[in-house]
Amino acid sequence: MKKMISASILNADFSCLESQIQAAEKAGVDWIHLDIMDGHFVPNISFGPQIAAMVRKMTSLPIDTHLMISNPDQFIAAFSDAGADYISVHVENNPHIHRTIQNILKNGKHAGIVLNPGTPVQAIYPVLHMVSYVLIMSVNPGFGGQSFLPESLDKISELSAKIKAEKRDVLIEVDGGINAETLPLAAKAGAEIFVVGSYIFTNPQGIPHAMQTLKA
Ligand SMILES: O=C(CO)[C@H](O)[C@H](O)COP(=O)(O)O
Ligand SMILES: [Co+2]
Repeated sequence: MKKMISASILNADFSCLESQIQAAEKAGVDWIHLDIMDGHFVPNISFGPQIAAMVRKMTSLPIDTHLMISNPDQFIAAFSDAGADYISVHVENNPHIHRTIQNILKNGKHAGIVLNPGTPVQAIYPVLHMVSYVLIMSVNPGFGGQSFLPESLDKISELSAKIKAEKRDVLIEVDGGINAETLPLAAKAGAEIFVVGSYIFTNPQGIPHAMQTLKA
């Protein structure tokens, strides 16, 4: 399948967000990635459904919403109404992850399950049949601009082998520290969707150059 770039706007310039998103779209990104942080599940606060709804008006690309919040069930309907196409939730803080994924599906959205660097890949196997994608964090969540953790590659390979062995229609997304050097490593391990934030939006050579080097 075609490899895809999901552009995380976390480190974009919010004073001109629309032009940043349009530049990313023009440069060929496939999805827009929204990082939702509550200052509780992760040590940072980002933005909520109101901003997500504004982003929806700025682009026709699919919107990939990564919920890093303590009570995802409380907000799934709001982010669905705000125009998310894909909604992913973490496995770590949720004893009712099966129900939460059902909740995403009931809202008519593609569901994803997310793993932190310290979580074994087996933790998501009981819900693998329910999701369209698995998001493997290659940094500890909460901040953009961190360095890629190479130990995530083994997890990607292991999950990729499991998906192939079971002939499942599940994509592997990787998030954190992806740039022109780390993208090929994650691709070789089996990742198909690459969340890229600061490498695109804070690239000193600009967004088109960043996308050219990622595609190369
Ligand atoms: O989920 C995230 C952080 O928790 C972000 O999606 C991720 O960090 C992307 O930013 P960058 O490419 O700068 O690492
Ligand atoms: Co993210």
